[in-house]
Amino acid sequence: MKLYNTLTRKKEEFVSMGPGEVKMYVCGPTVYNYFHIGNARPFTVFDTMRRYLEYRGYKVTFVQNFTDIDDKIIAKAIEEGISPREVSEKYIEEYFKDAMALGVKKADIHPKVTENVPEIIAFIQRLIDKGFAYEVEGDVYFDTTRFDEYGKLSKQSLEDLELGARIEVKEVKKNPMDFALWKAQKPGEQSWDSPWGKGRPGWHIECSVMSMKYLGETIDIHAGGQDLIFPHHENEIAQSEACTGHPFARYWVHNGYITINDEKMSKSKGNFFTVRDILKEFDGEVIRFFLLSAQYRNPINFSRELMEQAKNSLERLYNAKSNLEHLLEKVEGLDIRDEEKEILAGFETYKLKFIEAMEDDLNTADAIAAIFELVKEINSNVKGSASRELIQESHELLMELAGVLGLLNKKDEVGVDPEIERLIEERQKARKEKNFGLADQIRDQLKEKGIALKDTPQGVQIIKLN
Ligand SMILES: Nc1ncnc2c1ncn2[C@@H]1O[C@H](COP(=O)(O)OP(=O)(O)OP(=O)(O)O)[C@@H](O)[C@H]1O
Ligand SMILES: [Zn+2]
Repeated sequence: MKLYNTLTRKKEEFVSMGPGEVKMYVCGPTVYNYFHIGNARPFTVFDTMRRYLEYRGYKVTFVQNFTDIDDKIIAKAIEEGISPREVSEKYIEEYFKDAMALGVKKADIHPKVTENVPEIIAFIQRLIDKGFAYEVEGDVYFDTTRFDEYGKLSKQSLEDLELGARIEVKEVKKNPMDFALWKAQKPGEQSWDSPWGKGRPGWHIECSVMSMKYLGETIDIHAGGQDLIFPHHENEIAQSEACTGHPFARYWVHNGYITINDEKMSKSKGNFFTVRDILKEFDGEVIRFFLLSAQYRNPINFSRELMEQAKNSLERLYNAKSNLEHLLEKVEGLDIRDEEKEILAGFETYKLKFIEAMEDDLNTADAIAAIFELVKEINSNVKGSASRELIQESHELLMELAGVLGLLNKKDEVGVDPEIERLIEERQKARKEKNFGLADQIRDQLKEKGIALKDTPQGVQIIKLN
């Protein structure tokens, strides 16, 4: 696969360090709020990258942290009169609810900063011992002038960066770009004991420590949103490579922004929509489809219109799936015919197209287009007269490709209209009351509306007929 590496500013052939295995770290959320659809983009696209690598046969070890020590968490705790721990625990739980709705798989490990403070302290001590960090009044700073390659990820020189920065009067650090590894406790703040007195870790150090602890000194892929390139990832590289003398990550990948009126969606600007709120109106898979409808580095302007489009497109895929499942129920034991073998071979070309798109820096937009071409062919070639094998194979292919993108996971249709839902409920009620006459009558009524029902042990399955 080709991946655009921010470190080299080039699309490079991805070669994993260990044969057949990938070690991947994604910077996770700061847990003090519900996440917005901008934050949902890295979670979703890197989940898709993981799924695709797994599809290609790699064993992926996937780590995504929770930042559960942060000024914003502390502020929220004070605001709500609860402890920072209560704030972070709550929003970690809420993260999992929304992530599940989006079809984002759990990471192999979701480490928390609060569970890694001793490791962080040991790491900072190593940096001090090696002369890359210094302590002032209970704070510890990384000395950027000691790391020659500072700026290599964001392609800025330390001199230029320093020109643009100033040391505020009350600051105690030696150089303008030096950043905090450890912050002395301020009155009333949560704190941990350390060799430099009571305090807490700075932000950047957590990812270096947790990535190394769970994945080793050098990993394959380190990912996050493009706003993390500087300073977060630049600083992660400086402190990690200063400490070990080895490259920290081989491929640095960054997603583009979800924007509102061409401005980055962000909590601080207030121009955001939480996934929780969008879920009141759209299914999680529709949100996922929307997020994957562009290649991950391109910006996407969030709008209701695009969400509606995503909903309609996804519905077309679900229709194709239901049609095939409906056919499978009707058609019995016909062997595949020669002319059908050709049709099937034709379908395989769309699988190749799909893979080619995903190989090209995870171009999910083109991959989705390939699925639609496949669906078009399936719709015009797989009918009631088809053999069971052709129907089966078509269904499997559609599910295989959609599955790589984390789509078509639901048993039922997305977005069934309320009138139909009401009829289905009425029919259920009639069946419960053993009023089978009425139940059948409603079934016929639904059929007229293009809906077939299938009673399965898991409940009623809704199938849209064409
Ligand atoms: N508008 C956006 N589009 C795409 N990715 C984003 C956007 N905003 C934040 N991200 C990414 O979301 C992930 C989660 O980050 P985090 O929870 O720290 O949010 P954040 O950066 O504080 O959000 P905000 O910028 O809204 O304050 C990071 O990888 C970040 O780069
Ligand atoms: Zn990070």
